[in-house]
Amino acid sequence: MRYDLAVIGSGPGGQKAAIAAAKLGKRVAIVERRKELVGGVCLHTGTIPSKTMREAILHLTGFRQREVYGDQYRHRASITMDALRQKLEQVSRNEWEVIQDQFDRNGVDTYFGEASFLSPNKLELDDGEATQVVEADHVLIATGTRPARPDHIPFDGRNVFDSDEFLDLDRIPRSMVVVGGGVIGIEYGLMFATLGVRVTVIDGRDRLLDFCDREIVDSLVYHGRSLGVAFRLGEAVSEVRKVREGVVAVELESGKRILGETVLFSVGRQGDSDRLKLGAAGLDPDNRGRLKCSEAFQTEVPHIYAVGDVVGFPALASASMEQGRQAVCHMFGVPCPPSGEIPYGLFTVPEISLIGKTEQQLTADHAPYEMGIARFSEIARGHITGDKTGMLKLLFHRETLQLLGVHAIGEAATEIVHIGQAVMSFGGTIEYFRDAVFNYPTMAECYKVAALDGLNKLAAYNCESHDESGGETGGEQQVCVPPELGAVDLPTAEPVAVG
Ligand SMILES: Cc1cc2nc3c(=O)[nH]c(=O)nc-3n(C[C@H](O)[C@H](O)[C@H](O)COP(=O)(O)OP(=O)(O)OC[C@H]3O[C@@H](n4cnc5c(N)ncnc54)[C@H](O)[C@@H]3O)c2cc1C
Ligand SMILES: NC(=O)c1ccc[n+]([C@@H]2O[C@H](COP(=O)([O-])OP(=O)(O)OC[C@H]3O[C@@H](n4cnc5c(N)ncnc54)[C@H](O)[C@@H]3O)[C@@H](O)[C@H]2O)c1
Repeated sequence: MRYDLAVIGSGPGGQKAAIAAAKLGKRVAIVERRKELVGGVCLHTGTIPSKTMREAILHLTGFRQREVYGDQYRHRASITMDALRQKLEQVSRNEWEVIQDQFDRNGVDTYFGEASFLSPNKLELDDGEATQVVEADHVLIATGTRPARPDHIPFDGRNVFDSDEFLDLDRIPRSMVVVGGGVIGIEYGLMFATLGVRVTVIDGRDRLLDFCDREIVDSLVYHGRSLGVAFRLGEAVSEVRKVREGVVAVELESGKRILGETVLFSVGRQGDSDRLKLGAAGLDPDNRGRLKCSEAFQTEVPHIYAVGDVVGFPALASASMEQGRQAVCHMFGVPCPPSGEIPYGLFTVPEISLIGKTEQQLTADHAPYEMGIARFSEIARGHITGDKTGMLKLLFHRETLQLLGVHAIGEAATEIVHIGQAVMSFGGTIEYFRDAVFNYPTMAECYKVAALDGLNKLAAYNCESHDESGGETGGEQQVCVPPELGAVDLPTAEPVAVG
């Protein structure tokens, strides 16, 4: 029962940490509350079920091909929660088996029970019937979060739900009020609007998703409205109460009352750390249950590390996995370079994704930037997949042409962002996209179209600047080329392609 590393929590952060340590030849134990919870919030109530449900909704409603095939898809009224959950159970079961198998193959010992600290190196595991003690030289806390549930909200799992309970809805409601327009609220709100549910989103802030590019969020809100979603922003909720069976009233401080059959209350999450008896380990979480740690995920107690949602931002499954691996490298003295910029993928309808700077940030920094845009309406693959409204926007430095930000909305946005991520992480410029040949017809073509658009804007800008500074240009056929691009033959027809 003595290990090199004991991991608490089997979500993405804990899993990857345990496997990484086992690969280094360490003796590793991982603790989860109950066997069926292996995989964590990510597998049972968070990422995987919500994304599987989204896929089921898009498939059953024919959302992607709605303009081409119209009513050939199932009428929305005939779709049931059971139909949506069918795939979810298959996917969860499969993932659960894969994780279990990985632990077994790598010799990671799994324990079940509630873990708490007896001392900085000693954990007590309580499965409700018996307790046992595990000792370890290093401990990694990856206990994640649970939904914030204010006392005055009458959660009942029938009409008023937190985001963990929401998947257990017994039927698709006719109307739904989402309190909290963060990532969870917007993802579920738009999913259910796609099913024809009348959705109202309430948020205390004036703008939604303020870490995203404003133009992309505006476009998302436009899509939401076209699905019938009402947005009530800058509104504080004073009370949520059941009027009668199947009708809930959300009272706003402004005096408005919004009625719905179902309320999803998703105003953030708090660290799942209160049962760990952290005091016995010499640790003290903040008032939202989160642990402070260094860039290497080391807490104030050097042999105890913390990763994943319990350390707060960015609270993503993707980042949690990498944090787990990085923590283990640091713990056992293995060099590990930092992972660089993190992409965000929001599985809204339509999906959005981003990496790097937004226009707002670049403007605040007074950075000289230009943008190039590709609209899916001009991309063959967009028409084939049925998305003519999405777009990809590239932000780049005016002088160095270095790629600074990638923002996408629409089909495959969460996939294509990684092309930009690779170029950005190698310090590349948008000339790469101008010169590269991509498979055709694919969404990757957006990069080339956006890069050419951006470079053309730059050429036009430089032209006008030359004009202002003494009329160096002027003939009808004259085309300005930024010096970085060198001399190239340009077609005279629009759009002007550079290179
Ligand atoms: C609805 C929803 C959708 C999401 N969608 C996405 C997405 O699309 N993409 C994305 O990247 N992220 C998404 N996330 C976030 C993602 O799920 C989390 O970032 C991720 O699960 C965090 O992983 P973790 O390692 O911190 O552990 P978690 O997945 O939070 O798991 C922690 C585990 O620790 C266990 N545990 C806690 N305390 C103890 C204890 N004392 N003893 C034993 N075990 C304990 C818990 O039972 C749990 O199983 C979503 C989250 C939610 C809620
Ligand atoms: N695709 C993804 O990557 C994905 C998907 C879902 C969740 N997640 C993760 O889960 C985390 C939690 O998501 P979340 O949506 O619960 O939290 P959040 O912190 O992202 O959003 C909470 C929202 O609720 C609003 N709010 C807070 N109190 C309010 C009140 N009383 N009335 C009205 N509005 C109020 C806030 O202004 C905020 O917009 C996210 O930070 C994210 O990292 C990621």
